[in-house]
Amino acid sequence: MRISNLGYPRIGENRELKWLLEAYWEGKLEEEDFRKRVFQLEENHWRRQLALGVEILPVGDFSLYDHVLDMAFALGLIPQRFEPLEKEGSLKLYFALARGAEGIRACALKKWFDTNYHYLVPEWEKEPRLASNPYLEAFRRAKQALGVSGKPVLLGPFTLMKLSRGYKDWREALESLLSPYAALLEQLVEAGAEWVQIDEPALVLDLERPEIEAVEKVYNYLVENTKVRIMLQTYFGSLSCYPEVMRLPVAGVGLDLVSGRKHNLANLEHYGFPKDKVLGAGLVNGRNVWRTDIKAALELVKYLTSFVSPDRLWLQPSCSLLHLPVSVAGEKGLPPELKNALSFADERLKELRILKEALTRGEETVREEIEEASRARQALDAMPGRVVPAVRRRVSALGEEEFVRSVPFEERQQLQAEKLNLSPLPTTTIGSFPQTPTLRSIRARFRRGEISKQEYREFIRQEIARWIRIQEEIGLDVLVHGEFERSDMVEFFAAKLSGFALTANGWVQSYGSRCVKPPILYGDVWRRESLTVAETSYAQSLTSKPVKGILTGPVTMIKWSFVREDLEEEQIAYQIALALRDEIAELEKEGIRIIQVDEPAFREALPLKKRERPQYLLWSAQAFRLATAGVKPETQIHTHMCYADLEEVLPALEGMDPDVVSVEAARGGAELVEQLGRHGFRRGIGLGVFDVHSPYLPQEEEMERFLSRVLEVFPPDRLWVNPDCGLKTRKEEEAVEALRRMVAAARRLRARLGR
Ligand SMILES: Nc1nc2c(c(=O)[nH]1)N[C@@H](CNc1ccc(C(=O)N[C@@H](CCC(=O)N[C@@H](CCC(=O)N[C@@H](CCC(=O)O)C(=O)O)C(=O)O)C(=O)O)cc1)CN2
Ligand code: MET
Ligand SMILES: [Zn+2]
Repeated sequence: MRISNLGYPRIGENRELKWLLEAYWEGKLEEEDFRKRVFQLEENHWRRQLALGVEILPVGDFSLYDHVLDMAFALGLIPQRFEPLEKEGSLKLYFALARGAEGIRACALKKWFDTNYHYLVPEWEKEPRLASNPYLEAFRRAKQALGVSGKPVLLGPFTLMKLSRGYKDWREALESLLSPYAALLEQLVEAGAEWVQIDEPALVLDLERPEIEAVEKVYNYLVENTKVRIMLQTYFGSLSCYPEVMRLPVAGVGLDLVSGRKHNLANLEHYGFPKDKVLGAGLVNGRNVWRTDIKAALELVKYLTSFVSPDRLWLQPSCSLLHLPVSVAGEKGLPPELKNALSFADERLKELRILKEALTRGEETVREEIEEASRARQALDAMPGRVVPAVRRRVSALGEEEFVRSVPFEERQQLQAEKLNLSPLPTTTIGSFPQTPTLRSIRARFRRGEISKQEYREFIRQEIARWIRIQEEIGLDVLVHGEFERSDMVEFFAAKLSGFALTANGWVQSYGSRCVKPPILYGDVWRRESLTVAETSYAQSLTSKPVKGILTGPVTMIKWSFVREDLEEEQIAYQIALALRDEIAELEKEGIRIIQVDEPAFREALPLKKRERPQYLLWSAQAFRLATAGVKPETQIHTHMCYADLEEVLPALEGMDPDVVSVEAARGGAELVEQLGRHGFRRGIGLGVFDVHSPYLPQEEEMERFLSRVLEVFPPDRLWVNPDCGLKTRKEEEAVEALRRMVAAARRLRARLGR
């Protein structure tokens, strides 16, 4: 029985990788120095894992930006438009794919399965070939620094193909990967790698017969043509082609026994487990933070040993630990019962060690640890705020009428048009404006108690006032207050709502150097004070243009937090929706005429398995309506979702019954426009005309061209003009200039339309 890890958080306990990346991008760190320091970080992570008892050490899971980009880059999948950068060295080229470069659009960012992590979408313009082997380099670094023979971790060909775009025929694409992958693996074997972990999370999706056959072909080929021992690793759900995968000649199969527990175990019982393979048993949760029920996990492992002999069993996390913060140890401000009930990456590895000790040396050797874990879980259940009877009563008393607006969309549209009197192609933004270093440092000083609440508030008010003037001067039609008071759109609301706790340092990588600090939703949620009224109505008092109120929706609050497991998500969503409903009523009373409820996580929260989707789509749309349906017909409800690939959720979007929807379109929106047209989407729509995640400015003409194409599908009175997403990560000059160009593009189009 051995302890194996699938991947470790790369960002660093104190976000060391973030600081190194940003220093390098700003030219404050030379390439050589940068490389030296990031490899030091990687080495620290290895040492930590070994110290925590990891016996099979992942190498090559560390990445300078993204692990999907790493594989695409290794295979030379570099789009033509980056050619001018090829002479600038591989590091510059690598980051250009991720972030764009002067006049060159970056690769698209997309959500990694159903997580809040973004990967870069590989674009197939060239034939894949083995261009470099970062896994080999990592293997050698680990060998040299620690004398350890690590287990290289790489993204599998099937998943890579599924996540890519730009090939004509998926079968041919997959086939073209065979020989470069074999070459890559062969180099690892030659260097002495005993095992290679090949990640194929796409094997938990619903697969078609030809896809399964293609997977069989791939692994038969790779095993026949290399001497490599493959741990075929799946996660994020149950394997959808269990018997076929078990027949593959790979040396091991890794199963997620947390999120895919029920079906994976049913398959195990039905088909058994092959005698010639190692079972990688994903026992501790890599996606959520609640301490493992060690007793239950022990029972599970004992049960597994009736299918697999203990020497063929690896104890593992359910997926890479990338999605967890590094350690609970540094958290000082949490209620003790809560802190004690948590387990981040390091604590997960400790849990695996306890399991192994109990199984190999007898439970008595770790009796105290096992009891401790049970007590902690019980204390959490007894925590104040875990169950709030008034909240439960309000949810169970809900009637149908609370879920429907008083007047249907077509009639509302008329009323709103009269009341708001906006020009065609109205211009607006998604909510946040740049969070300047000054703002961040003032917030940090406020948090440390160095400046008073009043001073902090005063600064926020000045920012709001300054940006109301900027927006008016630019000529935007619907203004926003700018969200300066929010460190993050989820964390901010979590801080004000009962039922959530915040960590001090629980950072998780979102993309590249950008991180989020997911709140912990441990109790019943309710609103004890207004959330956004002060800032929104202050902004409205400064202008005669409508100011749009901005809130975060129930699905997003849930998806971007670490959520309790003792209550159904549907119930949690209704609790949050009721809090928002009260807030929206108050905003309306204060004269706010447009309210946007952001649901950027709506698409990623869609279950990976089709059979689970209808139920999700039903309750999530219902929660949105519960939050928003109480308003007057003339109050306009917007929602925002910033990720393309919305086709699956388009019908549900109608079910949410919003008046206007804004969605991402800038990094590849043509398909979306076509889909929306095909579905006969009839609400107001704002298609993001520029990419807020790239540091490069779009041209006015480009935006205008894009909009004219959209106008072939949508009439001008339903089309809004806005960026892809919030502008908080941009520099102020960039944001202002981009918005000027956007407004100019809208005006030129209006002129062309004669309006
Ligand atoms: N939760 C969530 N998920 C999301 C998104 C989102 O907005 N929120 N958007 C998408 C992803 N996009 C993202 C866009 C930007 C950032 C982002 O900018 N993150 C910031 C952190 C934001 C934050 O909480 N900032 C804190 C400050 C945290 C901090 O580093 N403070 C310094 C001090 C700063 C100083 O003294 O100047 C420190 O403590 O050391 C604040 O504003 O208060 C970062 O990585 O840099 C993250 C995700 C999808 N998922
Ligand atoms: C990730 S969606 C962001 C929406 C939010 N209102 C903002 O503008 O930042
Ligand atoms: Zn967004």
